[in-house]
Amino acid sequence: MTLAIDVANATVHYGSLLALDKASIQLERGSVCGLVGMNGSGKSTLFKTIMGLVKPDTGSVLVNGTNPLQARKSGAIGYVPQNEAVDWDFPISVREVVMTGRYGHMGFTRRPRKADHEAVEQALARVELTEQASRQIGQLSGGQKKRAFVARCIAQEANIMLLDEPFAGVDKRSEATITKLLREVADQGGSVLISTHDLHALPNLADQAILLMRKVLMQGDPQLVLQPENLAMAFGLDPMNRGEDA
Ligand SMILES: Nc1ncnc2c1ncn2[C@@H]1O[C@H](COP(=O)(O)OP(=O)(O)OP(=O)(O)O)[C@@H](O)[C@H]1O
Repeated sequence: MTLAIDVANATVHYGSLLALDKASIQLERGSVCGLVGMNGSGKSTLFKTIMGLVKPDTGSVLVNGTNPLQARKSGAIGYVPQNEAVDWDFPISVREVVMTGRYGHMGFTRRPRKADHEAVEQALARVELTEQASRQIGQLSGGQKKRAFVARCIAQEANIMLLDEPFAGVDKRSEATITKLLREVADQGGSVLISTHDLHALPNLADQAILLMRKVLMQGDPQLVLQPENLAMAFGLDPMNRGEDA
């Protein structure tokens, strides 16, 4: 069966800075994969490469068996950005944010039809944001904001979801709602790649984990990948113990 994501030996430079070094990852359909690495290890660059926003100098990237730009234009890739990448002052409601996920379904007019409105309301309900739907996006809490962007992916009917730090600054309820939804997406055949510093959450959430430090150091079962000696290799310390040591 075609892989959801197949990155082979991708190298990316920003000027003279090496951000990805012959990185290879494979993501199967129906699975959740956690992407773990320290700040600056290339996680966002890997996402951008998969979305076709950054073109690798060498290597190849296939998404649903096709090139990333085509996959993104077809609406197959849903993206939940890092907080820093969003203009929270933009005058747009939560419902309108979720509706942007329907653009690919609307054709040139971008005029929502009944099916689009229904998809948006269903997605809002699944992330428990129906009551917040008319509020300006920036007025939501951190966890609610993340849930709004997850709802956008659901409304989009993306079969690949990329989430950049979805648990950063998020309350427990939002984390649980998002985790449950991602599992459902995978159980229905979707594929989820999620970068996170929340290593404790990963074994319950992910089928696979990837350790990234410009290179892919390891990809495999989260229990195995998150062994202290492997984390020490990626972080230079064991981040599982960071809180206890502090
Ligand atoms: N547009 C850019 N121009 C120049 N350098 C960049 C650019 N984007 C990222 N970098 C650099 O590339 C490296 C990888 O950055 P990237 O954002 O992919 O890391 P990351 O793992 O997502 O980090 P974080 O966890 O802090 O978000 C870093 O050294 C970063 O400074």
